[in-house]
Amino acid sequence: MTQVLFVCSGNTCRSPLAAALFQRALVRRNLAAEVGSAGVSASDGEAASGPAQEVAREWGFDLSRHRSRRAAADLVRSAELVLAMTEAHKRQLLQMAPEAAGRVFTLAEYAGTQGDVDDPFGQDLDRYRATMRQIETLTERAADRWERSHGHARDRVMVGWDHAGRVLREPVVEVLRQAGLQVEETGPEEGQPADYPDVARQVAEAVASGKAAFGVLLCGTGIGMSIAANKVRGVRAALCHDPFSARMARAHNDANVLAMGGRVIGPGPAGEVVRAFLEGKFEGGRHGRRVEKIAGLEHPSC
Ligand SMILES: O=C[C@H](O)[C@H](O)[C@H](O)COP(=O)(O)O
Repeated sequence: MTQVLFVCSGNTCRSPLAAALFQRALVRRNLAAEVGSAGVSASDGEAASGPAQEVAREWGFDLSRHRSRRAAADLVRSAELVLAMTEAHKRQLLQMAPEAAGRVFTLAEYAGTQGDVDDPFGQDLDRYRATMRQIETLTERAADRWERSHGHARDRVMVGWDHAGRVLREPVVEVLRQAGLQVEETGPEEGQPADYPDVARQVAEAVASGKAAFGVLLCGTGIGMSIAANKVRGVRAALCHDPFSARMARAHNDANVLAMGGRVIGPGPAGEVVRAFLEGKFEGGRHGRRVEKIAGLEHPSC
C-alpha cells in the first residue's frame, strides 16, 4: 500500500521528483514508509520527462524506471497521506475521493507554509533545477512533520494527573513502561492540588503536536480531564473505566487520549483498561469516515 502519495498533473515530473526527495529525507531520519506518486490527468506507463530525469541525476536519483499512473480514487483513498503539488490538484483529489478529507494536503501546506509547486514543463533546465530546490525544501519540512507523528514519538506517551487522579499514576505508568513505551509525566506532587484543565492542556497539546503518540489523563472522575482535552484540536479523548470501552475507543474512535478517574476505579482495573487501550487497533473503513466527520466539527463551515 502506498502510505504517502505525491500527486501532480502528468506524474512525469514534479510528483516523482517529490517522492524521490521525500523518500531520501525519510531514510536520513531512519524512517521508512511506502512512498509513491501519481497524476490527476496522467496516462499510465509514461516515462519521466527528459529534463526531470536529468535534474534527478544531478541530485543523485535514477528516475529511468519510473512509469506514470493516474491518481485513481482507490489509490487516494488508501493512502495515509496525499500531498498535492498545487491547490488545484488538491481540489481535484477531494472531488474524486471526498472521504480522504483530512489526509489530503498541498505539499506546501503540509510543510507548514503555502503556495503551489511551480510547473517547469516546457521551460529550460534551470527552471527544473529551481523547482527541484523548491521541492527539496518542502519535502525536508514535510519529512520533519512526518517524523513528529511517525518517528520516535510513536513510542512516547504522556501521562498527566491532578491531586485526585494521582493515585492511578503508578499503576498506569508501570503498564505503559512494561509495554516498552517511553513515558513522560506531568502533575502535582503528593498533597499538592492542581486544576485539571492545566494538566489536560499540556498532555493534549503534546498529542496534537505529535510529540506524544497518545496521552493518559487522570483526575477524580476522568470527566474534567476528558472534557478539557477534547477542546484541543486533533485530540479525541475517551473516558473509559472498563477494558471493552478502552479497546473500542481505539478500534472505532481512534482515540488518542485515555481518561480515567482515581475516585472511580482502582489501580488494578485501571491497569487492565490501559492494557486494553494499547491493544486496540483503529479499524478504519466506516469508522474512518466517522472520525473524519468528528474532525469536520472542529472546522465549522459557518
Ligand atoms: O472532573 C474533575 C475531576 O474529577 C477533579 O479531579 C475533581 O473535580 C477535583 O475535585 P476536588 O478539588 O474536590 O478534589
